[in-house]
Amino acid sequence: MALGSPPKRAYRPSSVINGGYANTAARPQTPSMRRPTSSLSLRSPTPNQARRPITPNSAYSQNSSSSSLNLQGKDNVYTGNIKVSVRVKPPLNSSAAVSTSQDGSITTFNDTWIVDTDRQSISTKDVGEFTFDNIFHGPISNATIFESSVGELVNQVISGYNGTVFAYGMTGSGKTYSMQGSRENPGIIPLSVHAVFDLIQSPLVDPSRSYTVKVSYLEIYNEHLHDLLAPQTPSDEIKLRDDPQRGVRALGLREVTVKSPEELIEAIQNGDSLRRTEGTDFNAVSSRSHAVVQIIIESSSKGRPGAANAAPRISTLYLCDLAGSERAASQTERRKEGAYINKSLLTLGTVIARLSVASTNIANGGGSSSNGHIPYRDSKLTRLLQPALSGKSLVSVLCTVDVLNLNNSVETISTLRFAARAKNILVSAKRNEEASDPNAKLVEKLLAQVDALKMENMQLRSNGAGGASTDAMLADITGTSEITTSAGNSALMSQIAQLEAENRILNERVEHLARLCDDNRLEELIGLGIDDDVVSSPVTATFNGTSRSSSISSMVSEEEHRRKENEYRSYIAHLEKQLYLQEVQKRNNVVSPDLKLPFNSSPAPTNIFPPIRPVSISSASGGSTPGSGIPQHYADIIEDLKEEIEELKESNSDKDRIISTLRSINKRKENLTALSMSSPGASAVAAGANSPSLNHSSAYSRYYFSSSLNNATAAGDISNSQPGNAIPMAITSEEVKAANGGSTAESADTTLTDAPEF
Ligand SMILES: Nc1ncnc2c1ncn2[C@@H]1O[C@H](COP(=O)(O)OP(=O)(O)OP(=O)(O)O)[C@@H](O)[C@H]1O
Repeated sequence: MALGSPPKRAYRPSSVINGGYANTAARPQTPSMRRPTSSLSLRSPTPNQARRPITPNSAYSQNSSSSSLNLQGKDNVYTGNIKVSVRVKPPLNSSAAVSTSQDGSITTFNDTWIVDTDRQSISTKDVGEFTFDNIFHGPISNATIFESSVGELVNQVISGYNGTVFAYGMTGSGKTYSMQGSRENPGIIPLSVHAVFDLIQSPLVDPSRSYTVKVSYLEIYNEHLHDLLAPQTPSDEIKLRDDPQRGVRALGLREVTVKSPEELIEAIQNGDSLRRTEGTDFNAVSSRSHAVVQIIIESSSKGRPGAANAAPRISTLYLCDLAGSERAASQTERRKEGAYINKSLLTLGTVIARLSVASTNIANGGGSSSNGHIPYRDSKLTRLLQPALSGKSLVSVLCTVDVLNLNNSVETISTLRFAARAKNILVSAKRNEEASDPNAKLVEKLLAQVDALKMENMQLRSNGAGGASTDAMLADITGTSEITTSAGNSALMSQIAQLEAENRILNERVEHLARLCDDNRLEELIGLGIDDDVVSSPVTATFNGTSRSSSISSMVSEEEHRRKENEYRSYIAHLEKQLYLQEVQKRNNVVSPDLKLPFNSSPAPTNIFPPIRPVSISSASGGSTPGSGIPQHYADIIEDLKEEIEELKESNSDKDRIISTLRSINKRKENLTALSMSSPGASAVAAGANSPSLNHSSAYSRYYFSSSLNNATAAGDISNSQPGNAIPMAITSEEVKAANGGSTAESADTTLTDAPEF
């Protein structure tokens, strides 16, 4: 049967439950008797199917009818043996040879197999007696079997242990009947589902914990894993991997979170509808795969959702309905399936046998050796059940036998031997604890801090209403308080946000102004290089072709400066001569009747220098400087002249610098002009001088600034520049300062670099 095909499995009406012992009519088991697909096997227990109440956290061994495990030490480790129960299939027809002793404790089947309920054993003359934790036979309900063999295990799964329940037996012996059950006689799976929810919702369970239940459902068919809750998942995407918390985990398997037993059972029913079942020579509806339901219980401490959920405790209940061992079937496909089933069951048997030997050795005080390795990996089934079989899980095995079918004697003995070996296996199951998440403590700490801040905030708010918290708030905002309250935080944060916004606006304005400055400076610098009577220069022409007026363009030309420099020098010389004469007159105590000096050949430039006061002998006759014999009037003139000389000297040195700058710029201008004229593109550039498309802004966009200074070009040496290369135009800070009238402070020299085509 392909995945997704309609389910063929259905369950029996309750009338068959009492077959054999109640002389119920025999029901022939033939392939033609497939049960209708509408009647699925998993049903919730009805109220009258009351189970014995399960006490949360009770010890596994204390409440079970047949104790196998004991809780050891403070580490919460269960030690003991796997719990093994045997269910004998009741006779389904009245002709079956079943006899019961007077007290009802001993039942004999076909005069061969004897079941002793007092001893919990099954025996035959040929192979002897097998004793187990439980032996069930007759019209006994699945609920009774659940209570005796599985209930406490489910209880312990809720308290953190992993648990595994599986049914093992030959085909047609009653595994599915026991595990899935029917509407009227729910099996171990639905009963476990209800027990899980009963327990986690019970007021007796640890009230400090919250629980999340998830389910996954897979089948192993012909040694391939299939997700029965997500059939679209390719088989090869489901991998069995070691998992530190869950032992072996099927990666890629869908896990569905469920909130109620009904949801969980519905999910399993959906999976059942996909499970492979076929009619065989031995069973009308035979399971052709091993099916494993995993109920995952995650529990967390309720106190702190954030912290506790970081590392929940995870325990898993595995409920397995295995395919049955069978003899070779007549159909090829069934034979092939049977071969896979038998092989995996053989591996399971081998694993159990070796574990049994190892456990017996330990029990006898020997080593833990199992005489070799345990072949868990020889089949998917044993690999999946490895954690359970290796003793890390609580395990309950239900072995089903059909002793009335004389053809099955070999399988019955085989099953009982398997069960007996399983019973030998020692268990040392440790309770899972919350995973030690390294962040969990930190999260806990942070949550505590949040709580403290919340409290403080509330206090501040209540104080704030009375006006008493202002100081505390201020202290927080100004950082003087070590304890930052959330109220203080929010005020501080809003203040910071406001400052940041203001800062952003200011930065934007600064950037904008800087751009404008750069723009202007660029224009000025370009103007410096090419202005004054070079309007037709090709370089200038690339900038909209119009003559620009720069600060420098209004300055006097170099020639004019030279002339003025000479004027200043001669004027200074004149003033110095006057001083000299005054000194002579003072020494001779002679006052010239006319102080019009013979050296006054170059009159002072009236537009630049302060007007010289006319000196006349007559106006200077009023007094003299005390002690010097010089009339006061002359002494004043001398002082004025001295000051004037100092001013002129200073002014002259400034003018020297300006002249030097202008010389340097002129030199570069000449070089640049010469280079432009020799460049192949010069004529084209010159031709585009008046192009309206070459406006200033587009030209500006072709420049970028570099803070590095090319010393060679700073000195005006561009002789190495090649046509087609970028031409650096370096302007020193001194030049910039001079160009700006000596007022601009420039901290770094700036290099302008043009795009390569320039
Ligand atoms: N304890 C029981 N009481 C009444 N009927 C039973 C009991 N056990 C099994 N049967 C019946 O026997 C038949 C086979 O049972 P079931 O399908 O459970 O066998 P199985 O072990 O699951 O077989 P397979 O391995 O082929 O799937 C069913 O019709 C079922 O109703």
